[in-house]
Amino acid sequence: MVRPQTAVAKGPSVAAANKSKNQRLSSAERSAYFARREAAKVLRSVLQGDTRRRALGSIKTLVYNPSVRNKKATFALVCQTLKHLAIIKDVLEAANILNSKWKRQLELVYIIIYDILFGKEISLAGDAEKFLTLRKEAIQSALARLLVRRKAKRIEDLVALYQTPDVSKPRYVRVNTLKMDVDSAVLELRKQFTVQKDDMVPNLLILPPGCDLHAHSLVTNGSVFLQGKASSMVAAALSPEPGWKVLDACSAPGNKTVHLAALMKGKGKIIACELNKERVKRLEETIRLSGAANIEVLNGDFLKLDPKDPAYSEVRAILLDPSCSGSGTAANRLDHLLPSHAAGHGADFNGSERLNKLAAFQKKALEHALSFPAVERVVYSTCSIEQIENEDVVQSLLPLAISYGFQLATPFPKWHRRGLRVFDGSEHLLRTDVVEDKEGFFIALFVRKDMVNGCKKPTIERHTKGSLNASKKNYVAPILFNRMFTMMSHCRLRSVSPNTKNHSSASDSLFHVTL
Ligand SMILES: C[S@@+](CC[C@H](N)C(=O)[O-])C[C@H]1O[C@@H](n2cnc3c(N)ncnc32)[C@H](O)[C@@H]1O
Repeated sequence: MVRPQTAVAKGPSVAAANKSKNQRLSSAERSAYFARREAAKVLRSVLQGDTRRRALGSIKTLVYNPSVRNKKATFALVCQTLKHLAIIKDVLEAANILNSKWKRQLELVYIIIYDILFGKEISLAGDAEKFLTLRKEAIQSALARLLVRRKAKRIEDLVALYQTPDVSKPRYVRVNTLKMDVDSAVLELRKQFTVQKDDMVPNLLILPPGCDLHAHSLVTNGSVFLQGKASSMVAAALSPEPGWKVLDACSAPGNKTVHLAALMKGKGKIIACELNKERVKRLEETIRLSGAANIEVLNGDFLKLDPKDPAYSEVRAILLDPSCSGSGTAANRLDHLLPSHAAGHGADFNGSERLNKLAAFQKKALEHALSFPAVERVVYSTCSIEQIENEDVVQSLLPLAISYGFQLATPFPKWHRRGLRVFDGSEHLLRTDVVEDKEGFFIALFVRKDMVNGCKKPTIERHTKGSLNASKKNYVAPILFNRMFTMMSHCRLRSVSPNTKNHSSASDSLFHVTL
């Protein structure tokens, strides 16, 4: 514990040294005091979101909010407190020390008790710290009784009873080619880490698990983005060409938006649509950091954009990454630390009512994306492992998509994990596995080409938005159309096959169209 130095007669240099030591210690105390309060605030949001099964943001998102000053200490405190939360709650109950005042500030109490029992010896700075430190004996003896009751010899054994899954996975870094080329990024990062280039996703680097890069200058100046492999596959699967007009339908916090900008080499235009005003701020921050100058932010509802409006009628590619259950990245977001997970209520979070609502929105959004008149490519992605949000959404929209002249293309043909075999064509879909690949993502790519090897495709009547039933009634037309298209496009098919060396553009190597 930090204690003030007793004043004893000393020479001037010793006194000066002590004075500066006291100042250093008090500034460390001050920063610990604030870190505990920042951590308590984050913990409150996390726990409230968990109780309502409606998270405001992941732990990481909340901690990396610009308002949190001491991010590293706050993140560590929140994660460690969550990891020990069940024990802390049992100890608190047994010690029975809280009055109504402190019961209203439970998150701060949890954080301080974590520090008292498992963390650093804390100073008396702060009312809550003072209150709990004075009751330290009661707290420690409650822990001792808990150890006996749970037949645990050591604290670590007790913690092991609340074991958490292994979430170690490589740290992926996407190089922002608007600011830096890949080889320079590799050279720079190799000064500190082992770095490999990913063999499938361009501009993606693999670093060892656990590398903390949040404060690295390449991250803070936007030269690289901390983006997972599956997430980096989405914009790459869409592969918009430089100069195109592209719409990112549900865009915040903007990782995929700025990836699109890099793929388009800053040429053309990206409209980044986002409904949530608060999240628009994060989106704007990501765009600023990326240095992209061709992104227009639109705070609005994607479903309400009129595809015939001249502002959107020339959009050629749409990235649709709508709100989803997030079940594929729960470990990433540290959801396994949350009480609902520990209590085995994880399934509630993705209860059927919530999933049905999400799937209904996802279908509407995909239907809307497919209705833009000039759109040639639509990528649909989720970070969910649920069939209802993935294959089922694609399957239900496939007749309409085909009637508009779209085909399901195969993004990253070399990737081995494809869609669940629930309909013909699901082998074109891409999945990543939550255990094997450490996060569960889903990608579907719809491609429409009006010109195939110089031949104009036969025009078919376009169905108006919302006429899904009509499209099913006229289903014979798309089938006929597809046969004609297949006959005409076999050359194209060969030219974009993954085995062909002679790709017409870099983007072709990332997906091929199968009819
Ligand atoms: C999964 S997140 C997108 C993540 C983003 N693509 C990225 O990679 O950074 C989905 C976003 O869609 C937004 N959203 C939900 N409904 C929307 C709507 N109707 N129109 C526009 N945005 C919407 C949510 O607020 C959320 O920010």
